[in-house]
Amino acid sequence: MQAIQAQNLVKRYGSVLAVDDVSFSVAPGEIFGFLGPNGAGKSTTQRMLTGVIAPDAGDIQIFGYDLLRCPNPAKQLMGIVPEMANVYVDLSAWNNLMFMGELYGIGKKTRISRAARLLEQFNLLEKKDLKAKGFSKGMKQRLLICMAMMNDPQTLFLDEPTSGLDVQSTHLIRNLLREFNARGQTIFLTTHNIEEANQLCDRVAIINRGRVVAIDRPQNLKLTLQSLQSLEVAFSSPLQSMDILYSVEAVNEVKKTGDKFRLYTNQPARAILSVVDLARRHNLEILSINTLGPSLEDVFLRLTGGQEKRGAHNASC
Ligand SMILES: Nc1ncnc2c1ncn2[C@@H]1O[C@H](COP(=O)(O)OP(=O)(O)OP(=O)(O)O)[C@@H](O)[C@H]1O
Repeated sequence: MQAIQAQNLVKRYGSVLAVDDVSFSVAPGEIFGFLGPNGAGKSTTQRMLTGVIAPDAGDIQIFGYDLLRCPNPAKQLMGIVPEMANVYVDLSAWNNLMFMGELYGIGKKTRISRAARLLEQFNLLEKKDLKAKGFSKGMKQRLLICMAMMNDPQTLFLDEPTSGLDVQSTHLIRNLLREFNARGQTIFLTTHNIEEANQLCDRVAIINRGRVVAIDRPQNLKLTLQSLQSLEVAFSSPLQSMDILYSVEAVNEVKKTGDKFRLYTNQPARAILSVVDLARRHNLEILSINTLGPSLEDVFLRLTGGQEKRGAHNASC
């Protein structure tokens, strides 16, 4: 049985086809990422999966329960952190959690012990009696996740969980999601942050303009793009012109990345020899040279049609 099974989901807003025939499944215990650019349909999909809005067509099963026809048992298995949610700012962190616990019908003893454990894990225990009004964005987001965890859900849905947060909160949230997952919890998260998907997810669906364009493990997605292997080269002094790099053999694209250059090639060994030769001819000292596989960002840009936007240069070799 799958934790989440989405079949042929469709959602329109007037003339906008926000989600266009989306199907995928998430196995129990997986961290599944839904990755896409702004407006791709990520939040709309999450809102359908969590029963907030109904799809125009399609089916959703959560651990075998039909969400559309029989929502309650499916919803009881979920913890939800929506994109635009807020905590109750006039309540303390503790009372936010007590309130959620009561909504879920959790007994007092369990409510208290669970709230104390969650606040400690999310580094909020010391602030438990302060009103959430004074909390930073990162603290509010951590409290929101605690609230979503109060019913000890089998599947946690998070919409852009670390978007716009400080480094510490981001780090803490990602680590705790890994910990929850290690204890068997399934996690569905939408993100436009490629590095987040790469670091956290067992599998990723890439969504673009309402359609899923790829689903696989991040590593497999990278392997599909062997033509995006590259060399990263740093020279000890700045180049007078990047143009000389276009003469490197077997290179089909050159990009400047900070103080380094990235030369895309499907023949890295040949390109390395050619770079060394070029450095000798132009009296340049190579500080470092590394071969890199395609990044998830490369795959994402290729699949979502974003590659042209990078200002890529075609070498004439
Ligand atoms: N309530 C709504 N009414 C009308 N159009 C909507 C509504 N919600 C979303 N849309 C449109 O549906 C499309 C998908 O939006 P959605 O919010 O699902 O994308 P997203 O991938 O989550 O983007 P973001 O990361 O910017 O939140 C967009 O074109 C958006 O403008």
